[in-house]
Amino acid sequence: MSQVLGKPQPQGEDGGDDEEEDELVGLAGYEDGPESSDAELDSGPEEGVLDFSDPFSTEVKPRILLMGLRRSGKSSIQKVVFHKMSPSETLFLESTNRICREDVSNSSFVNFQIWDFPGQIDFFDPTFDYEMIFRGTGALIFVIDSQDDYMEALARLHLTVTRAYKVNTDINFEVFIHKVDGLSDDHKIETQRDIHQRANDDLADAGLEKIHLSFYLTSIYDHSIFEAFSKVVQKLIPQLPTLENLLNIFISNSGIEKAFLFDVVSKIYIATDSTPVDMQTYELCCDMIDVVIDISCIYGLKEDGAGAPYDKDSTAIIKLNNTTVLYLKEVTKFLALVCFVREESFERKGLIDYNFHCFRKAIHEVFEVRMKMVKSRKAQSRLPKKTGATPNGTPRVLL
Ligand SMILES: Nc1nc2c(ncn2[C@@H]2O[C@H](COP(=O)(O)OP(=O)(O)OP(=O)(O)O)[C@@H](O)[C@H]2O)c(=O)[nH]1
Repeated sequence: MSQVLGKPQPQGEDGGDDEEEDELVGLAGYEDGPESSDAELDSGPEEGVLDFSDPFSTEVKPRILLMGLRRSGKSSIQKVVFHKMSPSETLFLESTNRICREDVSNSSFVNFQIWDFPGQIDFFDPTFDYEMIFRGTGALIFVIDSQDDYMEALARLHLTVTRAYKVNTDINFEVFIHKVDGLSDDHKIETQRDIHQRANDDLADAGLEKIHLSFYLTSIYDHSIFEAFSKVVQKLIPQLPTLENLLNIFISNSGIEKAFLFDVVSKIYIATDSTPVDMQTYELCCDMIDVVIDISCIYGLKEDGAGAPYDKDSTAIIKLNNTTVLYLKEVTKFLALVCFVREESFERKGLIDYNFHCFRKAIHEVFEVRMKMVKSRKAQSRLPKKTGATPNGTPRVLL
């Protein structure tokens, strides 16, 4: 195994993205969670800052809501996926008693908010403006504890989904059948079938069969939670077809078996080529990222601790004993490409590197287009509204 590790840039959980300071959402009456990265929720929209009433704000940062009954595992999911908390530490998590909002701005693509709702909150309380929340939501993740009696959770899911759909028909409804580590394989399938059937029957009875629910079997004790989150996030990335296309072109011209574009911090894969994803392959890629970052943190930083574990020189090659090579390369500040290559194809490393160079350039162009779009829309939203009279006194409606 050989590792060539790069130098680092400071990279907090919130990514420290430039865009970060421009994103702010106002929600009166609820406090930010302790780990939340930006301004107080109850501060109103500031000048030049995007807010709920700006339709573009959700495009810049699609909102993901994490909902479910008490103790279903919502906070644990958030901590494990975005804060590198080890699953066993979640046993000591205290119950959430207020809405925690977190901005995840690891990359320009994985750029969204997560709202963790305390289990006991009655969000249909008249003082709770759920319409405002659902209006700007991209995905609603409803977590069901599969080790518990799930009848109450199903009733709550139905209520939540129907209310949310009334406000916003574009929300993706994602159901995490969670804590499946405690179930046998047969029991897992049976539970999924039962929950799927009951949830869809409830919707059909209400005449809402057009609402689509996606189901995932998840656990924080394996990679299933990362895989499920990857799929949820991918649905919110408008550039996904472009990224997939670029990956397909890259692997077919380089003799690569499989390639993933990873968000390094969360280990969410934001795109992959069109060949099927095999869980073991995905797990190996996640492990490779951990190894690279951990070794780089231990041995790659300067003596005074300066630098960061991941930068433009970050690259790693791991040769497995089954004639497969894992190849990791930096694509952007926050994204890495991890490829599975056969040993014989890896002999043409020069070709792979050249194609990678072109691929990387294309990804940067995709970013640039997006950034330009974001900037010009922000600039437009800052222009004073053209109402009232023109300088010569003619009402604008007459022009
Ligand atoms: N076995 C198992 N336990 C889990 C899993 N995810 C979370 N838990 C446990 O479930 C318990 C509740 O987790 P929390 O994350 O606090 O649940 P919550 O939904 O945020 O709860 P509230 O804050 O009360 O709404 C903790 O003891 C976790 O360790 C999982 O995938 N498998």
